[in-house]
Amino acid sequence: MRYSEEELRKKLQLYFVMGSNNCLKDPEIVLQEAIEGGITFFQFREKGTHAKKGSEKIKLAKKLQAICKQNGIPFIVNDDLELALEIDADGIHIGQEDEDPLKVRKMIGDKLLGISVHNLNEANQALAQGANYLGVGPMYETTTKKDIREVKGPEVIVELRENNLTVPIVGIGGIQKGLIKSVIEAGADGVAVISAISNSENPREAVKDLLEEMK
Ligand SMILES: Cc1ncsc1CCOP(=O)(O)O
Ligand SMILES: C=C1C=NC(C)=NC1=N
Ligand SMILES: [Mg+2]
Repeated sequence: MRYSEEELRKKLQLYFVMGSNNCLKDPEIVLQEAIEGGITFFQFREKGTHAKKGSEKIKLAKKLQAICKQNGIPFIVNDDLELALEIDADGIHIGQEDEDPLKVRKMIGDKLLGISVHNLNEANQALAQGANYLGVGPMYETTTKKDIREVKGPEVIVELRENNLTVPIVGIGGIQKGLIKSVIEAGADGVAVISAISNSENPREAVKDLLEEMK
């Protein structure tokens, strides 16, 4: 793996997840400003209404990947295994209904593999399948993802830690200013955020505000 578990745990502190359709303005500008604000990890998640496809999607992925590379920020691709391999991304993030993780692992070698989980059973399964980190959620109500599972809150993370799962974990779903501490205190290593940053008029300030809560 490209990062030790401890390096990965630190890197996952403020995980920006975004696609062009989550942004108020040019996604390259949004990413640049979010990096200036201090995000530590990035996922390209081009999905849902008005998401780019084909060569448009590849072109945007390469531009955002270059910005991450210039700033030493890990670049992860959501779902799209072919894209992740084609542009040599640092890793891939998949959900419960996506490709079989064992098959994905065979294809990606030592790249990072993140898996979305909703409960202890899915978490244990994801670990058995070689996940390097878990995205646990949804933590709170959100409209960013259309097909979210039941909102269970940070208690799920408490349960994973109580069951001695030490794997790096980010909480995701409806995380805004004021909600960060509840996720970190539940035992997450970081938070994954879409709209609180991408929908902001000032992504840099939005990121700084979120980081402020993690001190
Ligand atoms: C991708 C994903 N997975 C669970 S909730 C969610 C959407 C998170 O978006 P936001 O941070 O805007 O609530
Ligand atoms: C659904 C998701 C859960 N967690 C993370 C980190 N990314 C996702 N796309
Ligand atoms: Mg998915």
